[in-house]
Amino acid sequence: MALPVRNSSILPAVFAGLFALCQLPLGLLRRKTAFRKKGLLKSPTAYFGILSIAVGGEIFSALVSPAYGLWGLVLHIIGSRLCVFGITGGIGSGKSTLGKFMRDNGFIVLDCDQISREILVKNHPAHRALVKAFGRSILTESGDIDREKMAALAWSSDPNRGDAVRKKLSAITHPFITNRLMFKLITARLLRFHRWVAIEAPLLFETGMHWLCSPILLVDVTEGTQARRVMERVHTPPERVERQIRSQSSRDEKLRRADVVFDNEGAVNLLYRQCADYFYTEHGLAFR
Ligand SMILES: CC(C)(COP(=O)(O)OP(=O)(O)OC[C@H]1O[C@@H](n2cnc3c(N)ncnc32)[C@H](O)[C@@H]1O)[C@@H](O)C(=O)NCCC(=O)NCCS
Ligand SMILES: Nc1ncnc2c1ncn2[C@@H]1O[C@H](COP(=O)(O)OP(=O)(O)OP(=O)(O)O)[C@@H](O)[C@H]1O
Repeated sequence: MALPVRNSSILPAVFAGLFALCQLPLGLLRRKTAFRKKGLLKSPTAYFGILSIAVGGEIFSALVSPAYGLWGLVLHIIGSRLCVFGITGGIGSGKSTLGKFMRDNGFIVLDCDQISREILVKNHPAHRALVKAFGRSILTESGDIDREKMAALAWSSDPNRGDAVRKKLSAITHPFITNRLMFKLITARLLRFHRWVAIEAPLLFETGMHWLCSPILLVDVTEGTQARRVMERVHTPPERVERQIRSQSSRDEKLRRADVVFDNEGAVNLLYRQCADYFYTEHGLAFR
């Protein structure tokens, strides 16, 4: 009886295909290492390590088949273009204020809070999923999500209940937010070829969106300032603001993970100045 013979010529083609596919995350990582100021990915060793793997893989793929080589190159460029600036900070820290300033200076800023509003419109699958999970009592008379009611549930005075609601809320909304964000990111970076694009997200680290961002800009204020500005903006009970702050990653953790920190304890103009100085010195971009 003849034994099955392994077709050895298929193996290089399989590896070349896999290397070509790996060029997408490698492109993203290479760009991340170029701007990181902190963490494992910040060192020149990391940059040249990733570059060597990418170039080695690319040469191998191209030698096996020029089509794989070309495909790998295209995926590498796509991956590197998906890496953009990240803006984060706790609730009320001043992200939207910074985002608006950057927008006024030519940036496309993809605001995750705004996206979270877009996916909760009537008849959107996220709207239907929330009604299924929490019942019709979270709706206004016209059938829209009552954001105030939803916020009261998510930051309820019973901490266990609040945690459970936020967990469910995040599990439902975050996949829709990520999909819509990716659509907008692809449009901005791959179809419109816009150079200056940023993702603005309060939960950048919690949702894993930080993988798409480099450098990560943190708008930093003390918890006291956060609470005061949120209460000044909309009338919110202090205990709820306190719970909202606690439900997000801590200030220390954000400071540890961000690449660039803008202190927003002072006047808005000082925040703008730090931002303009940073972009001028690090990226040669002059703000108005
Ligand atoms: C609970 C909702 C309906 C309250 O709406 P509301 O208009 O009152 O607040 P808004 O959406 O403007 O959010 C205000 C701030 O609350 C904080 N926040 C929002 N959702 C969360 C959450 N799941 N966990 C912790 N903080 C949150 C953020 O700092 C945000 O900037 C709304 O926040 C929501 O749908 N949240 C779930 C989606 C989400 O996680 N959004 C964050 C995008 S990454
Ligand atoms: N430097 C500052 N001085 C005084 N007020 C400020 C300053 N920066 C922002 N604010 C005010 O603080 C409030 C919160 O700012 P902003 O909406 O930009 O924060 P945010 O991080 O986007 O908040 P959220 O997470 O809730 O969306 C707003 O009313 C804003 O006008």
